[in-house]
Amino acid sequence: MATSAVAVSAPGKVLITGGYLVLDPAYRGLVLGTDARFYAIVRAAPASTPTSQSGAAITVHVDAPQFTGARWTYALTASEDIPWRFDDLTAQAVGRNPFVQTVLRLTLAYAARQLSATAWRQKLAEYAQMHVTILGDNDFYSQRQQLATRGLPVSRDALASLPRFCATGSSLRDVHKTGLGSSAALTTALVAALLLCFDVAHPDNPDGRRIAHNLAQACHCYAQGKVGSGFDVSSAVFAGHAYRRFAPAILSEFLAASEDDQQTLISTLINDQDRRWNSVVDAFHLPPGLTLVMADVDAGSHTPSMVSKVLAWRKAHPEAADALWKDLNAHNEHVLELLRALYAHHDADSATYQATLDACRALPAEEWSTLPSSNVIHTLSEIQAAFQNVRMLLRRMGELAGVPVEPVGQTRLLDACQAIPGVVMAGVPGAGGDDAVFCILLSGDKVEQAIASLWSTWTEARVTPLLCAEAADGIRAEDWKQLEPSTSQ
Ligand SMILES: Nc1ncnc2c1ncn2[C@@H]1O[C@H](COP(=O)(O)OP(=O)(O)OP(=O)(O)O)[C@@H](O)[C@H]1O
Ligand SMILES: C[C@@](O)(CCOP(=O)(O)O)CC(=O)O
Repeated sequence: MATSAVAVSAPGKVLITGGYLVLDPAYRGLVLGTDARFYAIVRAAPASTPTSQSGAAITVHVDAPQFTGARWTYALTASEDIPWRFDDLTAQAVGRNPFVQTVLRLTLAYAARQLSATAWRQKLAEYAQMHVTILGDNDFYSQRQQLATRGLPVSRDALASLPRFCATGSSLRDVHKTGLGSSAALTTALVAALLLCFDVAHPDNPDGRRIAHNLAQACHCYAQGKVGSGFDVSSAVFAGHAYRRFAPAILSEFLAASEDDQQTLISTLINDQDRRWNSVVDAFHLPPGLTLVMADVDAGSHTPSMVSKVLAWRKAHPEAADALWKDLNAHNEHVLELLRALYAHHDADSATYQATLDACRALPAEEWSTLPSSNVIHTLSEIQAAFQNVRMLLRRMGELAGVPVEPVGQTRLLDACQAIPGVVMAGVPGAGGDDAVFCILLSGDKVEQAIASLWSTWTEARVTPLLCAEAADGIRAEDWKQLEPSTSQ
């Protein structure tokens, strides 16, 4: 029986501007956090329980109950000396989960280094048997099959009727993901939950978040075998922000080291005092009266190959790419600046602000400039124009690099969304392709219904709405008892 438990959750992400550019520290990406979250629950039991595995200082049982064949067992065999043995006892039977395994191996090594020998021995006794449960909100995975199995239509109401943490009926390998960043949210939630149960860092304070961020970035990069921009892990920690990446050099030595040596290097890397973790996080969430809606487009693109093609083109055509990157960045930054200006208009006179949004809600964005002129109208019109330029330049990037960043089918869908009264902008998130679309609209049932109706009648592709909204909460401790009924299956 478990003697204690903790739970930590982390949000999903939507990259609104800065796809590809954010890989370069010269440019920023604008990412929003979602209220779709990943939860990691860690329960502990002392070694004297009957299930204790002989010879192991800590045995960790991990369960992802939404999937078939998603149970892994790990054993840490030497308790105090570094390097330890850390074995995946289920690698043969069920296959590896590189993200979960890396997080356990590195977070335990980090915790051991941070605690005194006595405190670590106490924790080892307390946590000799660890039971980890990983849960992702339904939006992280396509629920199309679940709706079909239950004879339900593809609609928000039907999606909302599904049980929380709905079983996917699939293995993790075969599941259709929606692009909200499952691996980053899972990695971050699990890192933070382990740090919390070992009393090394708390997710609700700034220092705890900094440590969780650094460790989750290191784990995520190692598990995925490459250093991406890191915006997905950063938003799993901090939710929405304008993100400038860290210099990848900080991870070079660590990623090239053997797993044994990584256990020795981990503390210095995570606690780095030289400010080599130099990513910049400038908090952002949508201004009052604006709402994010998203849909999964059931065609699917392979992001890593799109990224490598775009980067290869950039390398082969440095001058043209540089000009395009600079131009696109100027429009990306303009979108951010204008969104921030809406806050200022709201703060200056919230009644006029709301009244203007009400007027705009009745017209397509292209016609807003026909309304009596005001600061708010001007800013809203400029946002839609700046974002049209972002889309145009992303399409150009795609044409030049031979990559469908905004494929023609998506262009038709986005143009149809943009033509709906009250829609401020409509685009492809992140790397683009055929995976998903997002819209930012003037909040209101009528606008949301018009979008839902367009998506449900779109015949060129299967467009499935997601239920998630934008949310400002990054990692946070949860009451594990609230999650308990979902985990007892
Ligand atoms: N519920 C879960 N439990 C355990 N591991 C999970 C879970 N969800 C995802 N993972 C891990 O994350 C991996 C998927 O990571 P990958 O980098 O391929 O996708 P992603 O880019 O995060 O996808 P998306 O952004 O579409 O969510 C899975 O193979 C698995 O190792
Ligand atoms: C293309 C890129 O800039 C964004 C990929 O974003 P997404 O995973 O498609 O949301 C890659 C990255 O930043 O790691």
